[in-house]
Amino acid sequence: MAAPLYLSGVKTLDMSFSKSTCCCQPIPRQQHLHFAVSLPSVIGPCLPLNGLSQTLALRLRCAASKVDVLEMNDTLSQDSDQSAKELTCVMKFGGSSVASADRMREVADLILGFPEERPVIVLSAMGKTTNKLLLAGEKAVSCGVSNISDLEELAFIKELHLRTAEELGVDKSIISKHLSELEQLLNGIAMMKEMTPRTKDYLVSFGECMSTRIFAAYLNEIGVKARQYDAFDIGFITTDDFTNADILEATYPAVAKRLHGDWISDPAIPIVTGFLGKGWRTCAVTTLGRGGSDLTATTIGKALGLREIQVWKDVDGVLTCDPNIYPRAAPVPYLTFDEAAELAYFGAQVLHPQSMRPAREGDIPVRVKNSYNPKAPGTLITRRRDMSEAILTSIVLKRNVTMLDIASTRMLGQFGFLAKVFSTFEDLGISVDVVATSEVSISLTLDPSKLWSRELIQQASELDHVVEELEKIAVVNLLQHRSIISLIGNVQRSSLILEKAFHVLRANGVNVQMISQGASKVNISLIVNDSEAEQCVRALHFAFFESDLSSELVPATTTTKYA
Ligand SMILES: Nc1ncnc2c1ncn2[C@@H]1O[C@H](COP(=O)(O)OP(=O)(O)O)[C@@H](O)[C@H]1O
Ligand SMILES: N[C@@H](CC(=O)OP(=O)(O)O)C(=O)O
Repeated sequence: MAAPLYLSGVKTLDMSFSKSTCCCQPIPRQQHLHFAVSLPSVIGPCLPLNGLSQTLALRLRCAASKVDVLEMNDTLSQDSDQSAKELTCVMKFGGSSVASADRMREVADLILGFPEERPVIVLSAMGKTTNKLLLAGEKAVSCGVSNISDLEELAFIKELHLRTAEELGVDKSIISKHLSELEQLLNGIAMMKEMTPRTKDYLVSFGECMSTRIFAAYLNEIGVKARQYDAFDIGFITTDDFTNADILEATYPAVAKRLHGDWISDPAIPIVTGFLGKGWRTCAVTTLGRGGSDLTATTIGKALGLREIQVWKDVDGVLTCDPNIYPRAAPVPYLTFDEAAELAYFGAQVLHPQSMRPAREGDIPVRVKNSYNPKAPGTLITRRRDMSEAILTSIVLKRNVTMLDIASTRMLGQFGFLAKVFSTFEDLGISVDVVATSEVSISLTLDPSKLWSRELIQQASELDHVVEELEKIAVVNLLQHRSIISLIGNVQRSSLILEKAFHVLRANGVNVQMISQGASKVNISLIVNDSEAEQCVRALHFAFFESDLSSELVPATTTTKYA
């Protein structure tokens, strides 16, 4: 019989069954869930209805379209067994948070400092391991097989992981297989003299595979039961776009089934590799783009319907601008999913560009916290927030952007010009970031992340090709080395924001080459030359966050970081 379910993620539900109505009703404490399921579909033919008392209590595990009976009693004891204690949140720790044995110890203490939580842990590779792996791969392409064992990056990675295991008192053998496979893979790259995007993803996966194994072993060593998972083995199913794969819908039920199933049958803190997936056609290891562990965390949050997603970094939350550009950047206490998504998409390294999507879909709050300073309140990202006082929230910079000015060669009043321009981009598979139009001309910027994922030579010929195609209908001016400055905030106050911004820019002698205020209502984008961009961000930050109204240039300064 059909069992209509209106659930996200996996839930354990207590239900009561009345024999007379033959219909399940949620027990009051679960009433917030809309749940309708016909009894026979739950308990199936295995249980004769006749033998039941008037009111039956069931503890059910409900995931996607599947319902299992976990416990069946006339009266269920509240929270009597471990299965009733759901996983509560996901905690993601980035590379800087788990860069050494000491850091891993601190992260373990931090997790254990929340005894009320039953978290899923997502880890990135230790410190700069991903960069080192990529560098080792690039060197392997040209250094020759006989020189692989001398690669300094390989030596560094081996030493870091073995030392960390030793310092934490865990058996080094948990990573020895990975270390020897890594060396074999580098030998293979040296032999082939090439590193394809597929090989690149397999290569970097060693980072997360090793950090999670060491950390899980350490937790077990100190008596905290933990279980390591490779994301590509537990249902993270992605497109086959190596180095920048997208997560497919099938991931949610698969991941929920595996993590929840294991938790119910044998509770142990899940320690999951961030950043990794499995291509649905190739079945090969894929990665979700740099910084992709944030997306792993929000995907797990949505899959399991968790209460909160925490991403632990080396800064006190999302800041008013990149602290590497301006060290006086301050934490932003509250953001909406829309603001955070826009901020991430337009270049704030602190969050992966796609990571807000699952959180928004599952309506699960995301908290950005500092593992070096856990007492700092961090940033809370939710669907809505009080915008009555909000003007500007954060300033984001995306560098090295390509801009195109395209003017139609036809007369005014010609229709179809914009359609032709955009169909050219569609045909070439290039996405556009920021657009401003008039009837006969259009200015736009190209999404650099899509171009960066291609080789440099390929990028150049692709740009030539774009220009060639567009020149069939327009006069085209290709402008490189531009930056997008995104003003994220309350666009209901756009006149105020623009007045202030242009006052500052004019005082700094900067000419804005394009401006766009999109439908998102949280972002105004300004295009300037790369060479002027950082100075603009500092001046804008000073004007919006540190003074009433100042157009003074602020001096360039260096960065203060916790790591
Ligand atoms: N607006 C911003 N707010 C906070 N951090 C930012 C911002 N823009 C850039 N960053 C940089 O992002 C870094 C944190 O992101 P990331 O390195 O990906 O963290 P992790 O590796 O811990 O997940 C910070 O150290 C900071 O230098
Ligand atoms: N290790 C990967 C994935 C990741 O998310 O890392 P981090 O959380 O340290 O940004 C990277 O460096 O891109």
